[in-house]
Amino acid sequence: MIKATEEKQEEQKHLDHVMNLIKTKEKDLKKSIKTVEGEARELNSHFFDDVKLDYDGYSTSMETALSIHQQQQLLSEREHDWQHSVKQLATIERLEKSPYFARVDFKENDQAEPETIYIGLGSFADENDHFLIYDWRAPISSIYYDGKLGEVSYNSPEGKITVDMTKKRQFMIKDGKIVNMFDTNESIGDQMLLEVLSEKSSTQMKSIVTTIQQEQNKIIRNTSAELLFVQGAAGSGKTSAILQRIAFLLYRYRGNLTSSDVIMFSPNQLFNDYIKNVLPEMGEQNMVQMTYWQFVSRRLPGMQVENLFKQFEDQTADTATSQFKDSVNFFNLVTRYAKHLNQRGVIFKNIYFRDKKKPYFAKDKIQEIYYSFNQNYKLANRIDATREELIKMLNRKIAPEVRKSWVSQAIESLSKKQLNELYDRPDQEFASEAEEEKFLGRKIVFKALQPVFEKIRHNNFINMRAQYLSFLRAVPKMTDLSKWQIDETTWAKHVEEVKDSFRNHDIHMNDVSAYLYLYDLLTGRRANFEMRYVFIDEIQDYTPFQLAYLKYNFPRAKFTMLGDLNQAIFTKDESRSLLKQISSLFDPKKTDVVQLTKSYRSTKEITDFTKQILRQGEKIEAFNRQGPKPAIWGRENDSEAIKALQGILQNNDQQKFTTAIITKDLASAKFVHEELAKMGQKTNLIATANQRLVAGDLVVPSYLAKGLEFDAVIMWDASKKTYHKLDETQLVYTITSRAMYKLDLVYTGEKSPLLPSDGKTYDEK
Ligand SMILES: Nc1ncnc2c1ncn2[C@@H]1O[C@H](COP(=O)(O)OP(=O)(O)OP(=O)(O)O)[C@@H](O)[C@H]1O
Repeated sequence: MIKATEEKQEEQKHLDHVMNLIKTKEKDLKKSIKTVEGEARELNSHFFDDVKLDYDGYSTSMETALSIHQQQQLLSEREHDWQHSVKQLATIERLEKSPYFARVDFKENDQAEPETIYIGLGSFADENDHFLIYDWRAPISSIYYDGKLGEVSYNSPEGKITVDMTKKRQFMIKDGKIVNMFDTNESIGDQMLLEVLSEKSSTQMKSIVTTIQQEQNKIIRNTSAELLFVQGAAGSGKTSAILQRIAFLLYRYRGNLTSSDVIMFSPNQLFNDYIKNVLPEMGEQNMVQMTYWQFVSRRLPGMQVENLFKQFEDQTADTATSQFKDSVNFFNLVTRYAKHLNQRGVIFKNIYFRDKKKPYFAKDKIQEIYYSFNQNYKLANRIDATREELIKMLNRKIAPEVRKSWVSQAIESLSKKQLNELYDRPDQEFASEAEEEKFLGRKIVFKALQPVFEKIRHNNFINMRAQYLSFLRAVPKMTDLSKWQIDETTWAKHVEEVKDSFRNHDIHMNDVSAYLYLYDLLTGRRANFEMRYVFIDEIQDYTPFQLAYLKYNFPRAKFTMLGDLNQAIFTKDESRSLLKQISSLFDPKKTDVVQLTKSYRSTKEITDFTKQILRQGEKIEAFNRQGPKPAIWGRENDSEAIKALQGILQNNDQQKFTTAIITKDLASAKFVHEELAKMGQKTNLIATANQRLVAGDLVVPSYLAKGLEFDAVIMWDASKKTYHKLDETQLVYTITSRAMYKLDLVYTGEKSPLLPSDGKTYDEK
């Protein structure tokens, strides 16, 4: 005990020493930032004094130019210094709150004296460049996360290095004082993790750098895989691992990689809101974030792409057809179909101008041009050449158009102001009236033709909808549909349905990617070669087709995909073949698969309960944190159920828990929200993915609760009536696994057979 106190005092002394240095550094930095700002202001204000401007001539003299250049260079040097200092200050300020969280001692070989390093959120060195704190992402820091005492290895830029780790110590520091410290032999001691996990949540996700687990560390520091696939149980830290991985990559490749080279596809907007603080907390900027829906629909402004709400509420589609259209095989069919378009089959549209009956450019003519180029032309060149030719033809049409009567009529009806706007200069002079009319006529025609130019530039002479339908019609000739249990009549009927929805400007999620892919192939739209890393969270809700399309869009990127096949709420059982299909897209030698089986989100009681929902015996280990057993409340009717709900809510509020009431769909979310309001119980209804996550109790439909977590969850209407189909198992699992500490389930009538039978019951019937 005495030893422990002494050690703590020693550590406190070291901490005081580091804190002092940090404070001094902070002062210095603030001072130097002020000085630089002052100098820049000074430079700016004297800018024109020092620069000898030569007002006599029109052109700037050589001397003036040089002088401006020098001045600018000084300014930009100052700016560089300033930026550097500001960045350093931000790190220092972060370190000041808690300089480090761990210490490791290690020996590089038998003879050497052990070295001691401290690990924190950023690096910090004294003026002799002696590192007092190592960034958690530095190569050596890896041993803290990775191994037990004894021999451990880490990857450094020079290769693998093995050391003998002799001590691993964790600290909890608050306001410059060591609150707690423990020595451990485990990767990251459970004690520390327990302390961290017991802290109350907020509506925002936090970084986990102090307690990253060994398996998670593998995901975070993987730099070799082209595809890193992570399968992990609910709450196993997949999302956390991605975010720390991004921070790691930005550090590891700093100077070469910025946050704009990283894109993350997330399940919905709410989720983006939920995670937005994590990277800034680690001193990094957020990456580009998007939902798949945003990714596709921003390219189709004239169409409504089926959104999450519709997708969830209307799951009537024929499953055989969906399975086929969602597959990589279907993706390959689009590719094959496009190849064949090089010989024939592209469908064109007339282009009109003024006369809505007689085309300005007839589709037959466009087709003739398109196929007039020789066999060596690829689709992309063919369309470029066609566009060029059409623009040329359009330019030739200007002069004859000017002579038409509508133009002279237009000139006559111009007001003085409109006329002035057409002249190049207000006092513009012309040799004759005819000259002036010709000048104005050209201007008017040119302006009127702009929409035609635009149509050509945007490839609007291709009838994309008809083209896609023609592809669908060709499908039975290209593949044997019976292998997919689809007969030709069903397929033909399906094509008609797609046609009808196009007429209403609607496009389904399982058409949109194929539609865009075909468009890309046809028009040679360039893929994004700059993106370096693509992260996809909740992979189980993507179809193989969508993933193939993302791969096509980001050909140079490394992919990290994370998901839990047990939480597939859109693709349901289809997700089981997902992994197989994805792996066909990547080189198996460059694919790494990591499994996370331990769940950190929920108490042992909740994890043990939720894992029984899954029937296929998935490996999920509960983390040993205690809490109340899930409670199931059966009630006679809705009004009794709402009363029970209010009781639970009030109880949760007393314990200061944030509660989410999760319903199956939006209609029941609205119902619960209103009924509670009638009883004076205030909740926030989350109805769309674009809403902000606010503090307080929430009512959320299941499909918007993806990826989120709450202190307490109440599953509304856990009845047989609402959840009985076997393929709804994943949905029930997703809902119940959002709870961190307390889980209640309320139902009327019969309890859903998908739920396990244990849990406290409060049936009152
Ligand atoms: N190593 C860790 N140390 C501390 N907390 C952790 C750790 N790993 C995960 N957690 C916590 O566990 C919770 C669940 O993590 P996260 O949301 O990343 O899991 P997930 O696998 O993405 O879950 P889901 O698939 O259910 O959405 C979060 O509160 C996270 O902070």
